[in-house]
Amino acid sequence: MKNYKRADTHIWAGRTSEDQLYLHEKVTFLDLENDELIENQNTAFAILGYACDEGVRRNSGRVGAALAPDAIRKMMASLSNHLDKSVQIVDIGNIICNKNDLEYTQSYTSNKIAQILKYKYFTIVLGGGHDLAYAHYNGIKEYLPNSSIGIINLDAHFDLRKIESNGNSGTPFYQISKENDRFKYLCLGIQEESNNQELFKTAHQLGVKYIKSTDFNIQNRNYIFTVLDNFIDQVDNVYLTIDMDGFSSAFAPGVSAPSPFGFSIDIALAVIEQICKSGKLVSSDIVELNPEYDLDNCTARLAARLAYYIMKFISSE
Ligand SMILES: N=CN[C@@H](CCC(=O)O)C(=O)O
Ligand SMILES: [Mn+2]
Ligand SMILES: [Mn+2]
Repeated sequence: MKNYKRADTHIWAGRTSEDQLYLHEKVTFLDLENDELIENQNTAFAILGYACDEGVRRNSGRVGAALAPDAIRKMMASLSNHLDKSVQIVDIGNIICNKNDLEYTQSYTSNKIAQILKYKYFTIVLGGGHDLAYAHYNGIKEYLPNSSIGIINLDAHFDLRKIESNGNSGTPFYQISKENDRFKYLCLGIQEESNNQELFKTAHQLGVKYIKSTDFNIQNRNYIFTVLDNFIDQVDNVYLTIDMDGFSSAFAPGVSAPSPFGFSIDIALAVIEQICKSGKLVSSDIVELNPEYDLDNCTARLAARLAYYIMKFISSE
């Protein structure tokens, strides 16, 4: 069975216009296994789905995140398009996890991400569980073997659980730390009550920088930007990963582990803009949306808008 499914063009539907007024009218399609990728001259975004919740299942979470990539695309389709005419958006389809083989799915994902980055696309990967981060980081590393890659994670959780027999959605950054001498990790929105004392100890031992959700708000903008800018200054490139469960469950109920005390959209968007405008961001993802628990698609709508604003901020950098 294949690990790849080309994009479903019918998902990208909505009002039509003569002048690409809506995002779905701007999207083109590429089959990662049959079509040739062409190196881009202008800004181009590749949308890749990671339709996998095996890591969530292994981490005793509520499965359903495998349905998220298409749920996010559906909500992106009807958004108004204010991107420059020269900007391209290519939907590259979904990666699928067969027979619970998370390890193979992750290595396949890393290869595909490296391939996409080599053709100068800015990749936005739609998860899937946060086990995507292990694959995504390795894909960036394959593309940029000699660069120091800083990871910025907007999340309620460190995801630094120690790996026992195999990885899951709670272990990706621990796995990365074990396999890389230079581990640079900034975690924004950490919730004390959702990370046990051992996880805080691991974070300290690994030199992880973090801001707790109680401090991650717009009133603290100056402090947050100082931490963020210092972190970005110390690395060559940035990988941004956004876990939807970091948002307050008032904004993002559709996740495996909801966060009543999560952060708000205003600070998340301000931080995302700052990261995009740093000129160091190479690739990004949005993970852990679970459409099974969503309410009127509000978490999917939020994820879709985050993807839109990443494209907007990067292309107007
Ligand atoms: N992806 C990470 N997940 C969290 C799950 C927390 C929970 O289920 O309450 C973690 O492992 O810490
Ligand atoms: Mn996470
Ligand atoms: Mn999380």
